[in-house]
Amino acid sequence: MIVLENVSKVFPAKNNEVIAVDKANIHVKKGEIHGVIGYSGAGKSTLIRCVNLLERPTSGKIYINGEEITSIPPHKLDNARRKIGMIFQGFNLLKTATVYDNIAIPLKLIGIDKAEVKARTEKYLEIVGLADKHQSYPSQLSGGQKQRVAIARALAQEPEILLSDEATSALDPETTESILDLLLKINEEFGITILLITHEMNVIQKICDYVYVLESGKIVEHGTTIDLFSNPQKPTTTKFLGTIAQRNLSPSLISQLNLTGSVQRLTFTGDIAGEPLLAEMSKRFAVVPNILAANIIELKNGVIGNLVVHVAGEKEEVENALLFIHEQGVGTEELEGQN
Ligand SMILES: Nc1ncnc2c1ncn2[C@@H]1O[C@H](COP(=O)(O)OP(=O)(O)OP(=O)(O)O)[C@@H](O)[C@H]1O
Repeated sequence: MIVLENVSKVFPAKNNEVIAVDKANIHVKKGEIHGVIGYSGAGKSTLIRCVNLLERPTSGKIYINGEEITSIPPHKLDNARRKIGMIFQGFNLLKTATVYDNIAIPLKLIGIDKAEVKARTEKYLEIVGLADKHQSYPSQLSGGQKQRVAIARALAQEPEILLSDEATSALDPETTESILDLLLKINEEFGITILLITHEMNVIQKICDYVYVLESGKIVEHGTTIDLFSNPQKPTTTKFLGTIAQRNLSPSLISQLNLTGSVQRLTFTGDIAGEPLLAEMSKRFAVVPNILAANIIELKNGVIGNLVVHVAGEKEEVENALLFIHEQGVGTEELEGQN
């Protein structure tokens, strides 16, 4: 549905060129929601702007519904672009136009007849919950309401794909939740495929099926949201995970505890329950597990439980106990203390 094949974008600069996106590969199936997460300057905006060719990639190919749009000449792009809606962090509304006109004007500009413009504008304002705001101006709306207008404007073009460029970054946590709920609703009701960029792990957690971690223009890790949350491979991913759940004990405490065993983060997915397994482990092996921290992370497609456990005992017993628990489908990760 959305396919990026080895997409790179290089900006010329005075001394050195800037490789903003470096051979990115992305594949979003119809109806899925994928998210790209990265720190400031990682290349997220450039990447998403490449998808609808607001930025022309320097190399690589982009396919939308099987059509390679990177080979379409600029003057013939309008049709392809109409399949792709976009929402932005700054909403990009016309300040001097009413809410109604913000949605109606772009429709008129692409030649949609008057009756259809009215029908669509009313329909999508209703869907985003702003049926009573037709005659308001953007300055009279809250940030969340402005983003709802922007979403209605994008939907009114009846796109198959929605691109979201940090759509919730300017919003408070509660409003963010409500906008994410709205994106989930339109994804489910209209089957719209969504690709979003964000620097907020809670956005990924709540609505994404699949996630890409972007660092210095490169996708350094990608996977289903459950896989990435339960078994992160790269330090950047772990750091982002740290923003939603307290994952870190102090290195000095870990070093101290490691003298008498091992400090482990155990990750439980699906139906595996923590405590009975720990009890079983201590029955089978000469170890004493002690829970230091615990949390539950709810994802769009499942729940993950994390336990930070000190497994006290002789080295060999601890190793066998961890092997046993790993064989039961529990993720194990040794926490590092001070060197
Ligand atoms: N038009 C441009 N000309 C030159 N360099 C650019 C241009 N646009 C972006 N860059 C550079 O490309 C790199 C990636 O920028 P980009 O804005 O895509 O990152 P980002 O992850 O979206 O960051 P932020 O979250 O801060 O917006 C940065 O080094 C930036 O300076």
